[in-house]
Amino acid sequence: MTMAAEATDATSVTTTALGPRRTPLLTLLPAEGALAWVRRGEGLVGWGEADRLEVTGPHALAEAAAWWADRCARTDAHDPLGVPGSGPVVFASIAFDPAAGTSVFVVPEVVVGRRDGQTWVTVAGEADDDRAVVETSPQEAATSIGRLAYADGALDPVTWCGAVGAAVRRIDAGELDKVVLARDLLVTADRPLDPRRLLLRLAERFPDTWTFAVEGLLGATPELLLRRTGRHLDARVLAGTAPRGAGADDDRLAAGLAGSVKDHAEHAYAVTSLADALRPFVDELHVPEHPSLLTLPNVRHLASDVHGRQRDGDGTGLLELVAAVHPTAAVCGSPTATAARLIGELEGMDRGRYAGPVGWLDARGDGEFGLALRCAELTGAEGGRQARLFAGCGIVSGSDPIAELAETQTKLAAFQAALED
Ligand SMILES: C=C(O[C@H]1C=CC=C(C(=O)O)[C@@H]1O)C(=O)O
Repeated sequence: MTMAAEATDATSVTTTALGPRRTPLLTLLPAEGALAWVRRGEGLVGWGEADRLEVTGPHALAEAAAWWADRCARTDAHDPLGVPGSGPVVFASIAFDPAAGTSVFVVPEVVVGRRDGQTWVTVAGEADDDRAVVETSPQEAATSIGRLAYADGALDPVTWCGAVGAAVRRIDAGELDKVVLARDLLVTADRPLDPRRLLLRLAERFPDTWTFAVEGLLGATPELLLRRTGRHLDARVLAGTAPRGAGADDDRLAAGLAGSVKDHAEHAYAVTSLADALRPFVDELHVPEHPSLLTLPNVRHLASDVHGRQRDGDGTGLLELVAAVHPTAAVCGSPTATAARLIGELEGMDRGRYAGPVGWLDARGDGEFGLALRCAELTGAEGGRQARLFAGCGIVSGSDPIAELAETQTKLAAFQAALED
């Protein structure tokens, strides 16, 4: 099923170089309709809506790819920069299960991009781009949201631990090797949640992650599902987690993760699922022999940076590549279909766009998609005061439900800190 805004005739899109600028991209965003993909001060922010597509069904991503190709063909683009992210751009937040959930694609009226220190603005049609150079006043974005009230999401912690225990038994019975189980947490504030305040705090605290916002789903993900730059493909696969500690305890936890057979097994399923899915499209694929440690303020992960080169003559676009690799065993499990069924049986919630691909795509086919993790959906309920937070964990043989619950709490704390500060 597809719901697109009414098709418009040829539209013009103009990119203008702004040169070196220092204004943090996230401070340019308006309160409504914030779109963002920013890491270490570079990336894209956007606002306004020149076009949108909501799509669901077994061919959702192929339909979205055709829609974007058609829109680009009808666009009269002036793009003297010609770098990834300049010219026409669409932001996307794809459902965890695109066949059943709704994926959203938004073409902003204004995009401000920054790459290698150079800033540009891209404007659709006659849209007003004044905002592109006027940063949000700190007071405007920093308004206190008052007290926060938390409530269980679909499952309370005890029931969720029961689900993890059931998953371990199914794994030990030989039904599958790994499943990722997630939980949600509801939070209601005294005053409406301002996405800019949350994004600025996430970006400040987690500079090594990709801070994103699309259609009310905001977060700071450390996991890059797929980036396409010309024929180069990059991914950062994460699976296997340990909390941070203080002083010597932190070193002990890091050494524990580096030496954990369970976490390495959990990681290997995720890397294999991505590599196997990419292989038909590439003539080179570099997968590190051993994962490294990615250290974030709240957790450490086992991480593998995978690099590939798309085969010459292979015309598969980024959205189709995303459809081919998603869901990896970092968010679903192994084997994929069995794990997806078990998630449906045990998790008791609709993931929506949590753990789905999120990012952007340009008219050349370059783009970046992360996995929507360490995130929350601003539900719009309670007059914009409510958010639904998500966190999940890979479950393999030997996983301990209490330790997994603690891991979700540590992961949830990333967004909670941004809310509470
Ligand atoms: C599913 C999540 O994390 C995944 C990514 C990194 C590490 C993970 C883990 O160790 O379980 C998960 O596979 C989440 O943060 O909600």
